Amino acid sequence: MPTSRALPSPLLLPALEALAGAVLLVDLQQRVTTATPEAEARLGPEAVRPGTPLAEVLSVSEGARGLEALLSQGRQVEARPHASGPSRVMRVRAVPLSQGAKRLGWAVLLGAETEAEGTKGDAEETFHGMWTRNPGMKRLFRIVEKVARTESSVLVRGESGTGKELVANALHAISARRKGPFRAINCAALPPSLLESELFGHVRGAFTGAVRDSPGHFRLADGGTLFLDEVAEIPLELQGKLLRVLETRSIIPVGGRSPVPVNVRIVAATHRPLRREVEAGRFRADLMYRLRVVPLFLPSLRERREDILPLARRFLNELEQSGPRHVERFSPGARNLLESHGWPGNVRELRNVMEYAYVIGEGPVLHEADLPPEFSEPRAPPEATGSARPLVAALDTGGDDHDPATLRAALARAGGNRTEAARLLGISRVTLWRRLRAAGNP
Ligand SMILES: Nc1ncnc2c1ncn2[C@@H]1O[C@H](COP(=O)(O)OP(=O)(O)OP(=O)(O)O)[C@@H](O)[C@H]1O
Repeated sequence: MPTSRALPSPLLLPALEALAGAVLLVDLQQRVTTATPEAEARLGPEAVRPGTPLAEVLSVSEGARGLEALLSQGRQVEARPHASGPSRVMRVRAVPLSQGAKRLGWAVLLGAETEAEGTKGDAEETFHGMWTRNPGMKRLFRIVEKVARTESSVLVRGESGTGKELVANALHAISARRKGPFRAINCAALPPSLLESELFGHVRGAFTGAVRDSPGHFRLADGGTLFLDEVAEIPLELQGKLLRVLETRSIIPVGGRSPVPVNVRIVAATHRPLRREVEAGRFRADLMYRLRVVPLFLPSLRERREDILPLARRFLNELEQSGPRHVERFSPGARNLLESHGWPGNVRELRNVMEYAYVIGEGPVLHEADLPPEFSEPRAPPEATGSARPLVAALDTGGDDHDPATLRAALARAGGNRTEAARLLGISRVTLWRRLRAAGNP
């Protein structure tokens, strides 16, 4: 005799799908218990595994209040599936499920996905190793393409870690000089006495330790491109020599007498506004005009927040190539922290943070607890100033911050290890060195 307590029929899920499409069944703890095949296909099998909190599957606008509106008030809300990134959005509504008077949970019905407002047309683009969705960055790529075909000198301005060296590389790779050498020198990383011979070379016996001739970067870059990073840090005296080299297209090695012709295209970069350096008497105006025929400005990561999560995902993908862990998605808390962070070290900092989180965390979800300690530190109130501000917040104002207390705090926390201090601050070792020097600690 047939019984009303028959085992669940294998037809139930297909029937649910036929009637309502993509559906998640959610229990009273707001955790997924079942998903129709269409919901699974759209959200990913990992995302709809039984027991996963609904808040980790869908990012509902207004967070907890949005979930409350969806489940308790029965309102239709807008949600972004974590699996498909922030650019997709869908209308979602929930039907309460009860047996008699007893509430069992909800059927969450997923509407069709559309492009989220503000992302239309913001297609992603990869340009010589630089990934972006930001319209300003894409405009910059188009300018780079045009300028690369000329011999004009280019000055790239941007905070540490925004990709200035990648831009210089792209300029070289597209230019007619691409078969020639590309050389990069960081003018902030060398003491002035060494910088001159690194740039222009020296002859044997020019100074103690000059046991043989050295060609210098200009000659090594002959026929190609020379990237002068942190050009604002070149001492005034050397600026005059550099200007002469650019004007005469020849160098005189340290200790040498006769000029040596060189054919080099210069791409310079700085994190400082050069004009301000000129006004302060620290940089020669004539050299600025010579270097800055085409100025390019790279926006900081916090000025292109739409790039944060996709770039983070890309860095995770790279780590997964050689690592044991597969990260399916970010928890809502981790997403919020990443999106609202100030990123003083820009894309380099993001790459380092992802590596840290990948190594520290476990399992398919990247949680907020996996992020480095500075992410769990309290944020400074807006009126806080000086040494009272926490490490990262103190640097959120941008690349020109030389607050010595912040630098000392980072060094103290890192036990004097400069590499670790730079990581804490989200800047490169060279940038830390430069800031320490500017703060009077060589
Ligand atoms: N748009 C981007 N897409 C992917 N990776 C990027 C992007 N921008 C920067 N990076 C990565 O970030 C790191 C820093 O880039 P890069 O060295 O070009 O920055 P920078 O501005 O020259 O830094 P610094 O001034 O400190 O020398 C590199 O690992 C680079 O590959």
